[in-house]
Amino acid sequence: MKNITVLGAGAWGTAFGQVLADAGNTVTMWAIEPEIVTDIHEHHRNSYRLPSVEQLPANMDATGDRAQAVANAEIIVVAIAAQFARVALAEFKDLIPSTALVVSLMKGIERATGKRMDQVVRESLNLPEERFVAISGPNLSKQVADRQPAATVVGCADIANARIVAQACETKYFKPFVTTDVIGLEMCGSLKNVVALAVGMARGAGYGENTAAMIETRGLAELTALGKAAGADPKTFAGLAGVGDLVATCGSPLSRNYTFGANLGKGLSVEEATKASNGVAEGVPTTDAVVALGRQLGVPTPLASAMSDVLGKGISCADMLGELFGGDITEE
Ligand SMILES: NC(=O)C1=CN([C@@H]2O[C@H](COP(=O)(O)OP(=O)(O)OC[C@H]3O[C@@H](n4cnc5c(N)ncnc54)[C@H](OP(=O)(O)O)[C@@H]3O)[C@@H](O)[C@H]2O)C=CC1
Ligand SMILES: O=C(CO)COP(=O)(O)O
Repeated sequence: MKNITVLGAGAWGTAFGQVLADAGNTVTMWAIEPEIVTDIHEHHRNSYRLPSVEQLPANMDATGDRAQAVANAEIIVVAIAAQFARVALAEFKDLIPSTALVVSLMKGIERATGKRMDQVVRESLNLPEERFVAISGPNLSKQVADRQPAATVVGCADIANARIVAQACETKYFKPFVTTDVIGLEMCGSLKNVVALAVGMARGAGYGENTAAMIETRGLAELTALGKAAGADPKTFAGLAGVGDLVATCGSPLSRNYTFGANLGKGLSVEEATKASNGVAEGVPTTDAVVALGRQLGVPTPLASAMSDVLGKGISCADMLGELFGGDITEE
């Protein structure tokens, strides 16, 4: 049993904190919002970000003090909106214990730099490769918080450290697998959000299963090609973090990315969909980063490019799908 600190008490940070507490660890949540800290510390609730849970476990507490949050942590989990990870982690750089493993739950690419979260976290904390761990899989936070059976993938360049983190988050309802393919996990988690935006948009516009399946399958091909070019193991894309997370995210109104897309499909503007969003839709800032990464790696990204035109130029769902079709007949 370990001392584990979670930075960021959003929906997934809190739900994963509960998993860690259920696994028997002592869990400290750190949040930037004082009212969230008070809610967890005094009422064992996070009514702001995870209202469906009435009572968080007793071995889960919260603090707003950065030094106190991480002083005794053996594992530090980062669950902050991806675009803010670098600025938030800078404050922890000189505070984290030199032996602690640092785990990222984030699924996004930094728009300003085109960097994956493994790169952002390691740069921000000056962290060696073997102490960075990524977790990614089909893990809609509300369902995990309801303790419905789910599985995930824990990745680290040092498989022994992946196993340590996997052991720390294994419960009767939460099953972790391990891998060394950190890049694959990062690419799957980030890119499936862009696909979920497109599927949500098509569903919101009233299209059915054939259209959704087309976008998901072509999206999987796109994220596999880009991931391979970035150095990922192609097998990862067929696993829980790839196909698994695409199925969960593209099929559920619980997904913020799917819902954001659905609202666009129903005719809301990007601003209106942003206002209506219940938490961060990482696919929105990640879309342009994927297009840029595709250019840099020489990999075509028709789906991300079409979604970029939706978000930046306001093209319609029909035009977005038209861009996906392209003009030429090609091999699948
Ligand atoms: N929800 C889910 O089902 C899943 C989410 N993920 C990923 O996990 C990550 C977090 O998601 P989730 O918890 O659901 O998102 P939420 O939108 O619920 O929460 C985002 C978190 O980021 C914090 N944050 C934002 N800006 C800053 C900042 N400048 N400094 C410190 N903290 C900041 C927020 O703090 P505050 O509350 O104070 O604003 C909040 O804790 C995302 O990358 C997401 O893709 C992965 C798997 C499942
Ligand atoms: O990553 C997720 C499920 O695995 C959650 O997706 P959203 O961020 O779209 O809610």
